[in-house]
Amino acid sequence: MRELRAEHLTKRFGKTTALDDVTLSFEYGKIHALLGRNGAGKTTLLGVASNRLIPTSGQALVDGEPVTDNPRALAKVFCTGDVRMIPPSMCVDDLVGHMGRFHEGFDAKRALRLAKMFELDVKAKTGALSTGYRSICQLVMALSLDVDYLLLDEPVLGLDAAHRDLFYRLLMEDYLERGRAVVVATHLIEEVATLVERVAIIDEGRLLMEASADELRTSGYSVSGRAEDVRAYCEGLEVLGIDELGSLAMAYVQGEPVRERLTDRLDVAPMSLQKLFVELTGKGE
Ligand SMILES: Nc1ncnc2c1ncn2[C@@H]1O[C@H](COP(=O)(O)OP(=O)(O)OP(=O)(O)O)[C@@H](O)[C@H]1O
Repeated sequence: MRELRAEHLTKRFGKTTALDDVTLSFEYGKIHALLGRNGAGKTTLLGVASNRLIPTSGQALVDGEPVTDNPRALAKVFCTGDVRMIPPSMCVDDLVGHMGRFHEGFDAKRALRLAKMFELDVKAKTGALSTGYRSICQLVMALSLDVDYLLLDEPVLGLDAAHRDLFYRLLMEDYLERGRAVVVATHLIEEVATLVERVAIIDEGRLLMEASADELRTSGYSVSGRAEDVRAYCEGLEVLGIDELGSLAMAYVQGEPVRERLTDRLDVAPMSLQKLFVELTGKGE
């Protein structure tokens, strides 16, 4: 199977274990979400997968080949963080030229077209861009590359609602036309929830779960109503968490709703990915 695979990856920075024996695959041809709270290890995982960081142990493989010091495997991968290494005095249009020289198959015309769509000033120095436009600059470059594995680290950091919308639309178009693997590392779960097919959640360097977005959504549900009714309903069930507000409560329960326990005083709804994530990682965003 074509995939970008992390195999027993561990990465330590001094006493900090950023990744702890993570085994995980990003299948070719799918959009993946890599979810995790601040400091969970997302950037580190993408860094090792793109050979920007050397793992303490384990390895990252692209279509079965290790990425470490392997130009052929690495040519198939691009991680947006790589653009951060560009000198700040370089203008956006020089960066377009630079990308063309260093990445085979880079589509400079597309990059300039995307820059225009995002209203990115191509004469601006990359170091002088605002946070949002810095993200846009990275996305413009990434979406103009002809790589099989595109790793987007917090792609919408600082983007306003209209630009986020444009990005998600372009990502979908790219996916439909190109069919590559895209990994979106983010905290904005609900925004990517409808786009992604697979979801991996990491917490404190460990893989908590990996499943299809549909599997995750149907792995639990919420039940709400008067607190005493909700508590009675939940007895003996696998409850991820309960939010109480005054006399009302909403519980997040794993598995299928128990029909016999449901009354017209209780409402059942599908679990949101955001809520599942918050309950699984134990602490709210
Ligand atoms: N170069 C480094 N030196 C020391 N510690 C580091 C380094 N890079 C990452 N870490 C630590 O490794 C852990 C994982 O960091 P990482 O940046 O991978 O998390 P993240 O999930 O991307 O977080 P965020 O969502 O906040 O960007 C954190 O505790 C971080 O402080």
